[in-house]
Amino acid sequence: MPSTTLRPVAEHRAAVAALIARTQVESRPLTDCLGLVLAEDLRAAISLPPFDNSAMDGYAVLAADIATASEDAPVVLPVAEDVPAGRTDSPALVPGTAHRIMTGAPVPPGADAVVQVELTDGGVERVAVRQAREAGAHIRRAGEDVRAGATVLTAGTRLGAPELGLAAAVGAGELPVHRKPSVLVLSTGSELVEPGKPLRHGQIYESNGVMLAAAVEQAGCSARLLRFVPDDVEQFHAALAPHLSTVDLVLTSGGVSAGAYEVVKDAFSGRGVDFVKVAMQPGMPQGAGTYEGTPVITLPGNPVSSLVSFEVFVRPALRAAAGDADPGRPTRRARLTEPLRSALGKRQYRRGFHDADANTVSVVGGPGSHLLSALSASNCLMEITEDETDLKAGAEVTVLLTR
Ligand SMILES: Nc1nc2c(c(=O)[nH]1)N[C@H]1C(S)=C(S)[C@@H](COP(=O)(O)OP(=O)(O)OC[C@H]3O[C@@H](n4cnc5c(N)ncnc54)[C@H](O)[C@@H]3O)O[C@H]1N2
Ligand code: MOO
Repeated sequence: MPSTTLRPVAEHRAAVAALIARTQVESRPLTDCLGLVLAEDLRAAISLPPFDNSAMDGYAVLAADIATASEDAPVVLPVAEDVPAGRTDSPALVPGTAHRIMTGAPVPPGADAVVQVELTDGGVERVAVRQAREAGAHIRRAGEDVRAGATVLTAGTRLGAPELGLAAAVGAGELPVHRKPSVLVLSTGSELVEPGKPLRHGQIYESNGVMLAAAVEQAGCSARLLRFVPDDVEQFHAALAPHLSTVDLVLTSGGVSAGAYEVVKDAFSGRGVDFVKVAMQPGMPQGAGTYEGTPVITLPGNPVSSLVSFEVFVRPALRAAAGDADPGRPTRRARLTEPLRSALGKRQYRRGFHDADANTVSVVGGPGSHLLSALSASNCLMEITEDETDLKAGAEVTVLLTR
């Protein structure tokens, strides 16, 4: 590294965020929208429910007609109509009669209550009602969920199952959404072997590629995985070339520190990518820039460093590029269950377990950036700021909820 000055985390986060542009807006059928971000507010074309409808299978009546009904003295009414869900004409209820009605069917004009079938003899021609109901009973009113014209989803919302259900219910066939950002996940290292193959002493299984590709997908983006790129600058460029300009981001791991074979650093240095040391642990050696028109972020190779750096820098930038109005992870201030020490001047991200009920956080594993099992046992990252060096049990710290 040419300089010993450390770049603050916030400064590097801003540099990374500035690299990746928000993707364009396109109209997609609802069935293709899961996980995408809505680009414009969605207003309801209709009310929900669209019409007064029955909440029960039973009989639509005038409440006054059954006011005296009891087990001993049922009120008997002629059944004038059968109203299944989906019936589109709406015959009015004549006082002194009942309509047999099903859940979701329109309540006939003139009726003001529904009595469920269990409180009757279930008759088809005539019905004996054994209990009184108040006016309004079991009627779901038009517009009580959504008023026509109301904004039901706002731009920047990530579309999950409830949002898609709501959009469909108000009749949206397609939605304007941001295109999913695409990311080339590239890992280098001559020591890396494909999981499932035999391992020789000195070799390790490649894990960053599959892990980062999964993190990219979980962030609502699409990942293309390119692994086992040798530690050779020419071969690195040859492997990368076909993918440039076809992805929104090239994300590498490994090959950026101070060793003799730092292929990523050698390939990109002086070609638009800045290599810096960030004041954090893990995740100190970082690179970011634009290479031949394509944004590039280079993460350190230690597995925990690469996923922590992804969480801190890359995920928020990708969520913002995907159009998300709230691209960060949820955070909490939680109380430490044990004392914790941290180096002055570096922001430390320790793996933790957040107990949501007690709002406490416990340390999971040591600070080492190779401790993958602790990472997988954690559900949050504890963010220990640059000046927090000696935290006592019970002290409050910020946690990023990563699960
Ligand atoms: N003299 C110095 N040495 C190191 C420094 C430094 O400042 N001066 N920084 C250390 C820190 S901090 C980190 S973090 C690492 C970053 O190293 P690189 O990004 O260059 O990564 P590599 O050297 O290629 O690998 C580090 C480590 O991670 C393993 N690795 C790499 N890729 C993968 C992968 N795809 N799957 C699984 N494991 C992977 C690799 O085998 C190494 O063990 O540098 C420190 N050194
Ligand atoms: O910064 Mo490195 O990321 O400690 O392991």
